[in-house]
Order: sequence, then C-alpha cells, then structure tokens
Amino acid sequence: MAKIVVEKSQPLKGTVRVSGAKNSVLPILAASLLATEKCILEDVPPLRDVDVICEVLTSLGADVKRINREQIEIMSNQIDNFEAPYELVRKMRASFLVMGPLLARMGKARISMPGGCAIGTRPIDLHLKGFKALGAEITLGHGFVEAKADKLIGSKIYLDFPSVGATENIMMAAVLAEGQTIIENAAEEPEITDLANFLNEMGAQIKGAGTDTIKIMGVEKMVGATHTVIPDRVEAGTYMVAAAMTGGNVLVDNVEAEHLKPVIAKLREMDVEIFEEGNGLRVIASGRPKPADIKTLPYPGFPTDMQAQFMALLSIAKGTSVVIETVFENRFMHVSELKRMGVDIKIEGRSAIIEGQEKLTGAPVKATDLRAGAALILAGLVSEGRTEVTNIEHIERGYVDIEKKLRGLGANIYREESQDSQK
Ligand SMILES: CC(=O)N[C@H]1[C@@H](OP(=O)(O)OP(=O)(O)OC[C@H]2O[C@@H](n3ccc(=O)[nH]c3=O)[C@H](O)[C@@H]2O)O[C@H](CO)[C@@H](O)[C@@H]1O
Ligand SMILES: C=C(OP(=O)(O)O)C(=O)O
Repeated sequence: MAKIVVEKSQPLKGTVRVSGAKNSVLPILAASLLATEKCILEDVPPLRDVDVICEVLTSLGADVKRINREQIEIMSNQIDNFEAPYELVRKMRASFLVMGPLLARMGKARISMPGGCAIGTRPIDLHLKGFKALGAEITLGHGFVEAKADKLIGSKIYLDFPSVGATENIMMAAVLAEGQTIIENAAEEPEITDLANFLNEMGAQIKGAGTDTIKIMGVEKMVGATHTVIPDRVEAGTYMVAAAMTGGNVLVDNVEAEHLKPVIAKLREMDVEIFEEGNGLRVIASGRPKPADIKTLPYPGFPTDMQAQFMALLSIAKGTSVVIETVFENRFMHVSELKRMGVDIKIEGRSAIIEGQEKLTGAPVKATDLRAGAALILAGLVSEGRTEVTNIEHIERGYVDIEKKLRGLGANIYREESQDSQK
C-alpha cells in the first residue's frame, strides 16, 4: 500500500485552490436519481468517495459520464434497480443517501445497513423515522433496510438531533411526496443548503434550508439541472491550519468565508491573522499559537470534521487546551497516533486535554479515518525528522491531491508507492 511521507517543512507560502465539497457532492449525486433528464455537475472533486457513489448510481441503472476531471453528467431516466448492495455501501456510508431518492422515484428501496465506522456507531434511526412519517413501511433483516410506499405523503418530522444525513435523505424523499413536509430541528450545514439549491434547480419547492425548519412542497416530477458544487470548507480549513502550524503566509483560494466562520474565529483567537482576499482567505502566522478550547457542535458550531486538525495545531500551542467532541462518540482515534509523535494528550470521556509542546518528532503512524489522517500530515509538517502515514486510502476519500497541493506551498511531502503496490 502507498504511504505519505512528510518531513519538517519551512513556513508554507503561496496559493492553494480548494476543490468542491465532498459532503455536498455525495448527496447531490444521490439526488440526481430523482430527475428523468440529464444533470450536469461542475467542480466535482475527483475523490475515491465520488467514484463509489457513481458506482452505486450506475448499479441502479443511471448513466454516469465523467466529462472531465471535475465535471460529471448523470442521466437517470432508466433506473431499473432499487437495491444498493453491501459491497458498495460498506465502502462508503454515504451510499445510504440513495434511499430517499429511490423511495421517492421507485416507491421502494433496499439498501445494505451502513454499519458503524472508526468515529462512532452512526445509527440511521432518524433517517428511518423520517421515511416512516412520510408513509413508508420499513423492514430490517439480513443486513438490509427495505422501504416501501405506494405513495409518500408530506408530514411534520422533528429530528431528535440535527443529523446532516437524515435531513438530506428526508428532504430528497419529500420532494416528490404529496403535500407539504416540514423538517424541524433540521441540520443547518452549508451542504444542506447546496443540496436544497440543486433540488430547487431540478424543480423542487424547498424553503428554509440553512435554518432549523425546512418546508418542502411536493411536486410531480423533477427535471434536469446544471449545478456547481460549493467549495469544501473542511479542505479549506485543513490548509488554513497547515499555514497556521508552519508560521506561513498562504492564500486559501475558492472558499465561502461565511461557511468557515467558526474556524476563522478559533484561529483568530489563537493569534493567527486571517484576511479576506478576493474569493480566498489569506492566513498569516508566526511562532507558536495561543492555546484554545474547542467544543464540536452541529453547524454553525465548530465542525467535528475539523476537530482532529485543530488538535494537531493545539499540540504545538503555548499552553493547555481542551477539546470536547459532542457530535461523534468515538472521534479521538488520532490521539494515540499523535502521541507517537510526542504530542501530550489525555482523554477523559469526550474531552481531550492537550499540553502544547515546543517540539514534535516524526514517526510511522496510521490514518484511522479521513480527518485523523489529515491531522497526522499536519503534525508531520512541524515534526523533527520523517513521518510516514500509512492507511492513506482514508485520506484519499476526502482530499484531492493533498500531497501535491501541500508541495505547491513548499511542504516536504510526497507519496511513496510500496513495493507491493508497484507489482
Ligand atoms: C457524507 C457527509 O456529509 N458526512 C458528514 C455528515 O455525516 P452524517 O450525515 O453521518 O452525520 P450526522 O449529522 O447524521 O451524525 C451526527 C450524529 O448524529 C447521530 N445520528 C445520525 C443519524 C441517525 O439516524 N441517528 C443518529 O443518532 C450520529 O451517530 C452522530 O453521532 O455530517 C457529519 C456531522 O457534521 C460530518 O462529520 C460528516 O463528515
Ligand atoms: C466523517 C466524514 O465523512 P463520512 O461521513 O463520509 O464518514 C468526514 O468527511 O470527515
């Protein structure tokens, strides 16, 4: 298997362009199943997860064409299968997002249960609660969830937690339901708004996306649309942290500053300077940052998807910081790997106490999940000697050309193919 090798790097300098958002494009690709006409998506990040959801769409009968590296065309007029198999869903949990569109379009869907992953058990009860409220009959068995409905009827659904995936799945099922659906305590993430915008471009009638109450008036059919995916706020945040850690001066280009508010506020609190410049954010830092306390929360709170990267940054802060993870019950897998690099962290339940160090040391480490992997690369940029990150398939799920983009900023980083993978 390939690995990413990082060596202590000079302060990063230059411009890095952020790709389209993974967490937007996955539900948007699932939503393209709702249209009987061609959909074109622009700024699609060329990622492993995108390949997987495209495989799922193809297996359902959609015709998916890559026009170029960042543009995809989907024709879903001949969907002839309503089952997403275990082999695909196990590769990526977000495959479960085809359930809502399939149920709306075909009146039935059979999807392998996604199961948990390194960051938590990640149940799907809220998705199912929403489908049931719309009149679907749900059966579970043999590792599959089956949903059936002769007709979906609009309904009022209160989510116990503002789940991103449940909000998306329910929204996609409700667009073709009869009458009005209201989702209360809905997730407010920018990716929800991006999906709602795409659905509205396809003919849906959705109001309130981006707030905690989303109203969907069902329509008879969905048409084709062309849509540009929003920039990836987590990828942007990761490069902002890279600039901050190395005392660099970097323009992180193609960002939506509004989506990065909690990240910008936290970096400023740590004495990192940030200025808006065109469509980008200039990040300037020098010396070790000030410590800070972080609590992850649903948007507009501090994103759990930036927790691991900030932990890497706090590990070199001048003092003690506390990080509380409230969204996922097990999102501290990176801690034991960071410790191998000399980071001083204690875990107490859902809190991590980090004593900032003057010096970290490179080590062989493994990426336990996507953002954990990013955090290890970031720590590697400021560690003495060589850091070798293995299990990089996790990183490749969500970062486009991470080593090339960082190298473009002057980082000492490269991908090393192992003997085995060269055979
Ligand atoms: C592909 C994608 O967009 N992934 C993002 C999405 O994941 P995802 O959509 O899976 O995250 P959710 O918002 O649904 O999960 C948040 C919390 O709710 C719980 N929960 C969720 C659904 C449910 O039916 N029951 C339940 O209890 C989960 O276990 C978790 O503890 O939002 C997360 C929270 O911002 C991000 O970290 C992920 O990067
Ligand atoms: C947790 C993440 O993604 P997923 O929901 O696809 O696992 C992430 O993007 O950090």
